[in-house]
Amino acid sequence: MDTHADILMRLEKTISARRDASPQESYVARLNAKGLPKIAQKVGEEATEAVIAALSGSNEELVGEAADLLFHLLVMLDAKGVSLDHVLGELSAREGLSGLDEKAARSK
Ligand SMILES: N=c1c2ncn([C@@H]3O[C@H](COP(=O)(O)OP(=O)(O)OP(=O)(O)O)[C@@H](O)[C@H]3O)c2ncn1[C@@H]1O[C@H](COP(=O)(O)O)[C@@H](O)[C@H]1O
Repeated sequence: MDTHADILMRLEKTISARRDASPQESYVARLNAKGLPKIAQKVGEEATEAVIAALSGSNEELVGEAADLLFHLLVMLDAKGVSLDHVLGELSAREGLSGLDEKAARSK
């Protein structure tokens, strides 16, 4: 059965399929046409808006901003050729590591 978690994988496929669509018809294509710096800028803006919502907005606003952030993050990963599976694999590899272990692993 489809769960909400599956939407990220589906959205990744949609974003990849829309990358080279007509910029008139597709927001994903329009962002890609503007280039990686614009995509990265949008991720930064959406992250800031999510932080502002967390600190001074309602949880409903935070949900909207978090969705914008995840969507734009997926557009940036796609533009760099990094798969969501690769990122999820990194998170999976960290399972069971405590924060302290993670810090020690990174300083090696
Ligand atoms: N999830 C989203 C999604 N979330 C947000 N947005 C768009 O992101 C934009 C963000 O709005 P902003 O005001 O921040 O940005 P803007 O003013 O349009 O752009 P700038 O002036 O900042 O350049 C809006 O145009 C939203 O419509 C999205 N656009 C598309 N998707 C998904 O991507 C799929 C493909 O979309 P298209 O590429 O448009 O076909 C869709 O079916 C959706 O599933």
